[in-house]
Amino acid sequence: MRFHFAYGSSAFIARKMSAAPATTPAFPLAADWRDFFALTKPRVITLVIFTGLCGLLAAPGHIHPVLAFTAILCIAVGAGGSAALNQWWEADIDAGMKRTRKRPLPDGRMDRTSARDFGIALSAGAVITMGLAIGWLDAAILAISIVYYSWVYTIWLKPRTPQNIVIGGGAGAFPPMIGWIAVTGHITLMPVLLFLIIFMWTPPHFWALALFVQTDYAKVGIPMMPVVAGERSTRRQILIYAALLLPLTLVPWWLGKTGPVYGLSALVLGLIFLGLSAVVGLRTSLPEGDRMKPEKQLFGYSILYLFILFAMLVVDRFAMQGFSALGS
Ligand code: HEM
Ligand SMILES: CC(C)=CCC/C(C)=C/CC/C(C)=C/COP(=O)(O)OP(=O)(O)O
Repeated sequence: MRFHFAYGSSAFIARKMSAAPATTPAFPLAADWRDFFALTKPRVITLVIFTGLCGLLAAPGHIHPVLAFTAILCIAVGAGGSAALNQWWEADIDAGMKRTRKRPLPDGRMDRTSARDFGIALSAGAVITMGLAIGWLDAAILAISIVYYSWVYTIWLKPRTPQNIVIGGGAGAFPPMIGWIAVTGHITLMPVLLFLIIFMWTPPHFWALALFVQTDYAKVGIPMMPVVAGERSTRRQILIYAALLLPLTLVPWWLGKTGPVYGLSALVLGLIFLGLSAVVGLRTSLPEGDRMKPEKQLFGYSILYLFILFAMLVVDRFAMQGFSALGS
């Protein structure tokens, strides 16, 4: 089903592509390094980088520390570049939302061309360096994730369908796979499972947030799930994805790819995630003046959850190595 929103229209896209976009201020202030840094969405990409690092550290095999550092740097720079391209494209949308209107473009601190060029330079630099230093398979996956976030999600899906973040969630799910392949050189089941875990985690992560900032999305015509399908349906879907996430995170343990340190952590972390999602998912009527506390808690916990889950993957690997060293 296709949703007809102003941002999905060809007129909107044509205006975006024009040389003088509506949001370019007449006399843009000179942007300093802090504005360029802000374009990379540093807070959000911390977790992207961390999951990439954990994928690299949990993979079987050895990688020279300099190459490991290079691979993670490429993930960071590529993610930052794609975030800059996202903001280049969405300057007018960001201008319309309280949460985003102080970003460098909508605030008039930077012109759009600089943001676009910065995004392209970072993205291209990251992919080429990855290819030369680590391998072209990893470079190709990095390029796919950059295009996925800055084009498939931002330009194509986000303005068109409430499934935008379900399908688009793939963009942020690649880094652990990239980290893993930097060590092993090829795709196996485990990096695919890590991809699927983040893929399944994204809807509850984002819809929890969308529930408490949904008025903003409605204002700028972005068809986020609560805006299109309503709160009730969004809440149910959060619960469904959280319920699917729990067994999925246990698959690496069931298959013997990880040990009990990861498995039991995934179980406990997942049960808490499911519990918080159930509170959000089963709420039907909201009391007057409700401040959406459970939704905010779920969003905050979703971030902590992924941090700890991936950290446990690494701890587990070193614990398993320790046990086998003791046994030999
Ligand atoms: C399509 C997928 C995703 C969407 C639409 C989404 C959306 C968002 C939004 C709108 C915020 C609020 C950020 C802000 O106010 O600037 C946020 C926060 C955050 N997201 Fe996501 N996200 C997605 C995927 C991911 C992924 C894959 C990760 C990491 C693996 C991630 C990590 C984070 C973190 C760490 C924050 C908190 C940032 C802070 O502390 O301000 N997100 N996300
Ligand atoms: C390795 C690599 C290239 C990874 C890139 C993927 C990446 C940066 C994923 C994070 C996804 C993200 C920040 C979504 C924000 O949604 P939004 O852009 O809709 O949020 P907004 O409303 O705050 O702009």
